[in-house]
Amino acid sequence: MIIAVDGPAASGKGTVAKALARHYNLPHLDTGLLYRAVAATVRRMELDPAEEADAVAACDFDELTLADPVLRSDEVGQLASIVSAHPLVRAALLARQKRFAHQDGGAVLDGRDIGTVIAPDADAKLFVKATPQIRARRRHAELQGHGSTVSFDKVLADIRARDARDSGRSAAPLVMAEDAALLDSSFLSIEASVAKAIALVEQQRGRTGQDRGESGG
Ligand SMILES: Nc1ncnc2c1ncn2[C@@H]1O[C@H](COP(=O)(O)OP(=O)(O)OP(=O)(O)O)[C@@H](O)[C@H]1O
Ligand SMILES: Nc1ccn([C@@H]2O[C@H](COP(=O)(O)O)[C@@H](O)[C@H]2O)c(=O)n1
Repeated sequence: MIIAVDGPAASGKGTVAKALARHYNLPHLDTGLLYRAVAATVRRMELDPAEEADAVAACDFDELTLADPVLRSDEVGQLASIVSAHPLVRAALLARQKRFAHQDGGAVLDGRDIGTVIAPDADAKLFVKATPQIRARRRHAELQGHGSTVSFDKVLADIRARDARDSGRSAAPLVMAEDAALLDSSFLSIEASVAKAIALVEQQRGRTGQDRGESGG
């Protein structure tokens, strides 16, 4: 079974995706980490994230980069949303994600374009959202927990900037797939969000291709 989980920054999609992977005993890929690895490599090599050729050169990143805690920083998240807008960067990371999604037994992937581009054929698709203020509150608490002194206002401004870039780009913009189920986590605890996600996956996995709007034949 392939489960696609999409949504904006700090909506809780990673939390939900990890819990679904545990529940269904499936491997999980946080696809944002790939774009963050490109961003961190651009920064380390002192390249220009706005230059497509520079960002493409950083797609050949060292696999060890994926485990670097610096990838989790807000600054790298912002840079990731700049490099991810380049069509050639997305193309360079495409096959790896498709392979992961379509491995034997299936997988859970979370990101921005899983249900629309990476696995349009997913058995279940969720779009996780929450208001910008609530997402900023959660992210701010998370960053404080890691010792950051960044202000709430800065976190909120960064989230809004990232939303605008991710939704406004022409290459694979952040958009809810037509056949995805919406999970608004704004007023749900983590436990309630996960329970709701499992219920939505159970509803969807029984659908036939025809129910999902696939033409068949
Ligand atoms: N329903 C919830 N209630 C309260 N806190 C939550 C909820 N869901 C997630 N969180 C917390 O919010 C923060 C962001 O969650 P998470 O990392 O899952 O978001 P994300 O959408 O994957 O973010 P990103 O796009 O930046 O990778 C984490 O600290 C997480 O523990
Ligand atoms: N499928 C994806 C996943 C991520 N991105 C871009 O990477 C940035 C960081 O992602 P996080 O999930 O770790 O926050 C994000 O803002 C997107 O620009 C993407 O384009 N497609």
